[in-house]
Amino acid sequence: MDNALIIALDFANRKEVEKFLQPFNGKQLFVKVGMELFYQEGPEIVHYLKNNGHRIFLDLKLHDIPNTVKSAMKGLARLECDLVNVHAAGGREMMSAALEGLDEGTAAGRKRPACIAVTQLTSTSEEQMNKEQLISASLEQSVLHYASLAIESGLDGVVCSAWEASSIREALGDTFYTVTPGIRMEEDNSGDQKRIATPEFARNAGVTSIVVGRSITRSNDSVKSYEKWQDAWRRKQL
Ligand SMILES: O=C(O)c1cc(=O)[nH]c(=O)n1[C@@H]1O[C@H](COP(=O)(O)O)[C@@H](O)[C@H]1O
Repeated sequence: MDNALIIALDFANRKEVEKFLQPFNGKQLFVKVGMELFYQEGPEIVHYLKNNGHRIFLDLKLHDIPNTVKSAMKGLARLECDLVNVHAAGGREMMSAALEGLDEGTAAGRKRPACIAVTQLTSTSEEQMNKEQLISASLEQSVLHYASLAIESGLDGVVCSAWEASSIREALGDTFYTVTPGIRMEEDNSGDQKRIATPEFARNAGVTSIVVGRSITRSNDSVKSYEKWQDAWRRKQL
């Protein structure tokens, strides 16, 4: 988990995933399977990626009543992914229920997947949050509040932007994961992301892992691009 560069496999189907992975020649990666891919391919895509030795963040962002989330997590635990997530906005009871489900679904002798909570999406700006969610706190306060709820519920970490990661570490310690999407090189297009940061900024902020999607998956030479990103992210760890 620590210091991983997680590639977001935001593809429409398995064929596109295979095409993307083929030039990596069997290299073992940490990949993220999100809604787009999972809703088309289902659990089979997870089995396929696991059989090829990849570590998996199953990003389905569960957000429902506690009982439903618990039962869903019980089933997801059987897929034996490394990392899963929920929305912190679902509340403390829902987050605890998620963990109960994961514990129940994890086979004896196996480690349960780590579970993290999405705080404020990296596509949300403070202004949007104030106006649309009617949260009058600052964005950083809202993220910190959700992170505190997540740690109190027993979760392993949060999804946040790199901008909030150092305050979270300061308040909640360095063993609590901060997984940060919205990572871009200076020259990259921000697209729909609002709270973006460079890999260097993320590293200096003490982020646990970064999630990178389009900058790698949409590049003409994905392997070269992945290596460039690994260099930028890893160099900062020396
Ligand atoms: O949970 C996530 O992974 C997530 C949370 C968040 O706040 N923002 C966010 O962008 N993500 C995911 O991270 C990936 C970012 O992709 P790119 O913007 O293409 O690098 C996407 O797969 C998003 O679904």
